[in-house]
Amino acid sequence: MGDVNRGNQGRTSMSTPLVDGLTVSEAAGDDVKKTSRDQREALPGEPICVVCGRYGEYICDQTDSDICSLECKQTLLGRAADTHLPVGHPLPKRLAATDECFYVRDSESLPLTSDQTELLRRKLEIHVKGDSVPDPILSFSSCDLPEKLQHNMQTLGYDMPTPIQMQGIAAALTGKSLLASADTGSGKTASFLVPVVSRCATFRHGNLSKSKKPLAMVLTPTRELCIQVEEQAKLLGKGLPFKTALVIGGEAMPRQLYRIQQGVELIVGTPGRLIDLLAKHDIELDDIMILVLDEVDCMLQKGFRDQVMQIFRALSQPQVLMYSATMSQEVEKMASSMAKDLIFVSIGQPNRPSKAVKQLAIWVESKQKKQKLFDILMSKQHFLPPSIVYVGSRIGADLLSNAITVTTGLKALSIHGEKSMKERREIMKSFLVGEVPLVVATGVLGRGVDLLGVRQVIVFDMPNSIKEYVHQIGRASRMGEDGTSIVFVNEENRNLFPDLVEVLKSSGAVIPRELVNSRYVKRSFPMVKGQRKRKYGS
Ligand SMILES: Nc1ncnc2c1ncn2[C@@H]1O[C@H](COP(=O)(O)OP(=O)(O)OP(=O)(O)O)[C@@H](O)[C@H]1O
Repeated sequence: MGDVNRGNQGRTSMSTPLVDGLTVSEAAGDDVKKTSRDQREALPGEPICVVCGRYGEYICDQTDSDICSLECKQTLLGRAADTHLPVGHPLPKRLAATDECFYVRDSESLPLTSDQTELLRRKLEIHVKGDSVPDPILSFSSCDLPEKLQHNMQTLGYDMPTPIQMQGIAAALTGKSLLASADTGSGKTASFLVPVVSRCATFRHGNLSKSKKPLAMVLTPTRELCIQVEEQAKLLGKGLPFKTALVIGGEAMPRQLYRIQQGVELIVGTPGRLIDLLAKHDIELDDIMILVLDEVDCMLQKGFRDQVMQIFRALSQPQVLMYSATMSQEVEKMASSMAKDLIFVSIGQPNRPSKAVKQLAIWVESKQKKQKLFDILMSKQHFLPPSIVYVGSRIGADLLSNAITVTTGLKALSIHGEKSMKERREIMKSFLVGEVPLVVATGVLGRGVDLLGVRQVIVFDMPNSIKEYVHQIGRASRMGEDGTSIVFVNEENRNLFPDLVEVLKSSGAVIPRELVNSRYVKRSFPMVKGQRKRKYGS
């Protein structure tokens, strides 16, 4: 079955080599559950079979997933073979052809002259700051990555690096710390995971010590994002000495601890649960050489900052890789205090929404918002499923999803932090496989989550900051594919008017008349000759 069998009375490690794909104990029929029906239900806190949900007594060594029986292992491997990808993973995508002129295959690649580097950076809007910033890489094969990692990237359809990967991977592989910003959906995750997998696998290969203490840690603000990052890390690290542990709330801690104790290279987690785990159990972090803060502006904000700093202080001066689509001067300052000799990378203009998302802002009074939403959802022309509707509260998400189903007949589900992790996973699954065309979500799905296939975002309740808005509408486009967003605005959002107008203007979107005329928006329209200056606010 796999390397590890979890007996009822403690766990036994089975390191016996595989015989025709089965371990020796399996081949001997040694008590291994044959079908899902032979397996019992999982007790609270126990691992769950990824195929049928029963007790996940075994770990499948090919996919590193929990499974209950031989039958489910076959199902799991069958699914993976169909797509050459693990279950549930979306099919690989290719870069838009227009980007290709910037990339060269390895055989053609020669070191760039400084003029060429400058030209390339200018064309791709790669901005860098810092000492000895390396040149961007032009292909994944040019930077000495382990062969298996390169193969895994190819399987995922990563033929060529995106601009953030070109510069981010080159910088991270030098071992220096990095603060990087790039559009939503532009490949930031692989930009930090590729160096993480590469450095960890290389370290394990070259290090004969038996110690299997974690080598890298990725912190993100939400459970959904952690799940996704861990999944991607597994795909990139397949076949390499690279195991992962997911440390998030809402899932049993013993299982998370067990994985770490078995020996992992990477821990992916939310700060709260990680601190909880570290406080209760003796986990040695002295080998951690890379700390990643994904969505760094959120991670260094009040609320997360203290927890993140507590974890950071427990580590021994790791390389710190910090990424987000949005930045602020305060974040830059804090990041500089965490790491010496920091490299700054930004692609395009920071804090701007992805150009691939066509924005529409509609002025709607609060009382009319529901009706307006129903009108959109019932219009073939305007409703472009699968869609996400963002609201400001958990209760709002529940009420609105029910109201949508009752009024429009569309199947809509809500997703928010009060739902159990199991429910959240199931809802995400039915959304991603197309069973549910619409999800009403709070901020838990606002940042980082790669919702492939989603082409429409409706911001029903404007979030508290323009940055969150940029992240939310970013779910409508991945890797530059076209998407649309609709935002409802009214006087209640007046504190965001100036920023919203800026963002809409910079994207060439139409600004609603009410917003243009609002006294909360500073006018910067040129005065017509002879026109008297209006008093600001009148
Ligand atoms: N080089 C590449 N070639 C093709 N596809 C890629 C490449 N790099 C990443 N992708 C795919 O692009 C999609 C978006 O990437 P990712 O989720 O990393 O974006 P992001 O920049 O982190 O976005 P966000 O700011 O929303 O978190 C993913 O589906 C990912 O698998």
